[in-house]
Amino acid sequence: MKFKKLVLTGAAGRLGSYLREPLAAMCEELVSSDIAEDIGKLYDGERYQKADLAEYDQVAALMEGADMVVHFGAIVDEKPFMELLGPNFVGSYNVWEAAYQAGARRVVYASSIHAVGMHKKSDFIGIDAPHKPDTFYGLAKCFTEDLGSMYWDKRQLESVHLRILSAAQVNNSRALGSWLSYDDLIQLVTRAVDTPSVGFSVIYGVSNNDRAPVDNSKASFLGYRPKDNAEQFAEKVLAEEGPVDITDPGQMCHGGPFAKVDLGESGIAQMTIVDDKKET
Ligand SMILES: NC(=O)c1ccc[n+]([C@@H]2O[C@H](COP(=O)([O-])OP(=O)(O)OC[C@H]3O[C@@H](n4cnc5c(N)ncnc54)[C@H](O)[C@@H]3O)[C@@H](O)[C@H]2O)c1
Ligand SMILES: O=C(O)[C@H]1O[C@@H](O)[C@H](O)[C@@H](O)[C@@H]1O
Repeated sequence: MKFKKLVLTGAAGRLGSYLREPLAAMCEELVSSDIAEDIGKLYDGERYQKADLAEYDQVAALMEGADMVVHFGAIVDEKPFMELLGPNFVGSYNVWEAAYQAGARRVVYASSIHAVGMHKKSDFIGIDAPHKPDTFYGLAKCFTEDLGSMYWDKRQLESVHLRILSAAQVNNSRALGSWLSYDDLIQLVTRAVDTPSVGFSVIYGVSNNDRAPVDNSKASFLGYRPKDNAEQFAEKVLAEEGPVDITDPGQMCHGGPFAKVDLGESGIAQMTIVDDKKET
């Protein structure tokens, strides 16, 4: 199935960069967007348009004739609320409202495990677990999921909320459960786009890890069947990490290090992201 036009936000980002080529292949025109000046060489059928998510007019200018929006643009770490307000909260509103006004039928959104990050890992949470954000960053993901739910109920704009766990190199024991490989990310986004009817849906973005701490069984209709398994890294990671403090919220909760961020000091939770394309 070829769509006429898809829009990708966050196209200059780590995950957006992996999505550009497969999305371009699914449509006649891919409009890739980011706040960055440019994104380098374009794929067949791809066009780049700079836009600040916090500015409605700039977001609306992306949408004319769009079938769907794949919304990956955001500030991707914990920050003071006022720094997240424009890109992550208002930005989501702008995407949904502009998509609706343009007659688009679906938004596929990069949500996060941090929308439910304060749940204990010993609770094998499903897609219907109540929101339990661990940070202002996670709160913006909760806000956007609720926004998507409301636009579906009131305006029949579909959305799929991909609660991605960790799309990064497996270098700690949490990631043995939370890893999402880039190939599985591409399959996840492809299924979210090409499944004919999704209404308002939530699914965890996680690979087929032996230690995956979340349950996607109620999202099986989306047809996402991850292939990669972080267990291949277990021996090395466990040997390097040594014993952990089991009373540490960062160990006990789904949100990992974000679960122990003091909101008063938000901005300190910088996670080390290592791009591991060559190794996975
Ligand atoms: N990488 C992960 O493990 C992970 C996990 C859960 C969720 N996510 C979500 O996936 C998405 C992509 O994450 P990533 O890891 O590729 O991060 P990234 O920082 O590499 O990409 C985010 C992109 O958003 C753009 N952006 C930021 N502010 C903007 C603004 N005001 N207007 C327009 N664009 C703006 C940035 O320029 C950047 O290119 C984010 O929404 C993130 O919250 C990522
Ligand atoms: O929890 C995780 O591993 C990841 O969660 C994502 O939402 C964050 O954007 C990223 O910085 C974290 O590394």
